[in-house]
Amino acid sequence: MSTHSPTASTTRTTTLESDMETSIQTTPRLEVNALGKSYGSGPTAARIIGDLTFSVDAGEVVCIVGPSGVGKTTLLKCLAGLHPLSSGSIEIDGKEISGPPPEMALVFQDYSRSLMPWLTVRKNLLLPLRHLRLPKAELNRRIDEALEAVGLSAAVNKYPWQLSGGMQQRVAIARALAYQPEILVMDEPFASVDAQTRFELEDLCLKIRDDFNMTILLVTHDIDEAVYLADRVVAIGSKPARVLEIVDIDLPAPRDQIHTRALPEFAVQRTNVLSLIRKA
Ligand SMILES: Nc1ncnc2c1ncn2[C@@H]1O[C@H](COP(=O)(O)OP(=O)(O)OP(=O)(O)O)[C@@H](O)[C@H]1O
Repeated sequence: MSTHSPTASTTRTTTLESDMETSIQTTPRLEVNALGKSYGSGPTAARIIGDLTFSVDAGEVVCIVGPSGVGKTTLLKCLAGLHPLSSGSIEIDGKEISGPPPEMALVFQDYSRSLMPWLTVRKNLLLPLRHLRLPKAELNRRIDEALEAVGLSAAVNKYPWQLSGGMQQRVAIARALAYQPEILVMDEPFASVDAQTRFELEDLCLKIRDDFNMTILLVTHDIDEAVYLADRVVAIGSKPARVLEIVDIDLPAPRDQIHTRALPEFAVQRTNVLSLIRKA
């Protein structure tokens, strides 16, 4: 048995460490608390989201998976402050949001509708930055840096229609990055591109997380994509939407399209998430 009695200073250190651990554990970057959402009101109201509770820690990638029509896009619109909640709350760093959070940027699936075809890539990136009223040099620096991060510096003066689908989705991602968000929310961002481009964009997503310590919440239909990208997968069931299970994905980093997907643990996690969704 140890005869060591802790001194005041070691006790304080222990207390501080435990305070820090508690604070790390209790203050997620993004927190969804008992969120409920109905469309319409009165007897004809449709309850889409019943009760969703989950959180995303700083620098984490969390993927939301669930059957078609379960309410994933509705959830993201609530997160983006575009829809009022019917019940519950959304917090960023412990503070409840009441409108579009300035720390957040969104990337949607359909790049062809989100990019302006009559504007060059530079002007597409400039558009959402205008209201920030930054000096021109700072705007240009942000745009150049964002395009470099997605490997599209050479396309700065091209129009979206001169680029492939994958390149256009990179522009949409660069536009979000130029805004310098702390939280990136993506709604099936890679659903409209071919398989090879999809792998490249998935790896770009992980690179962005690592390079910018970004917190990422991503909705996908693709269970393999969710398991490949995520630190945690939130599986959602329907009518109304509820969390079925939050699955920790303990696959080794860095992830790699060939080796990670060949790991036996990958297959186990994939089967686990798939069976949750199939039962929903
Ligand atoms: N503005 C709206 N008014 C009324 N009902 C809506 C509205 N937006 C969505 N819905 C309904 O809410 C339900 C969930 O839609 P939502 O788009 O959120 O699902 P989803 O999980 O993103 O679907 P998918 O995976 O097919 O994209 C659907 O039944 C849809 O018809």
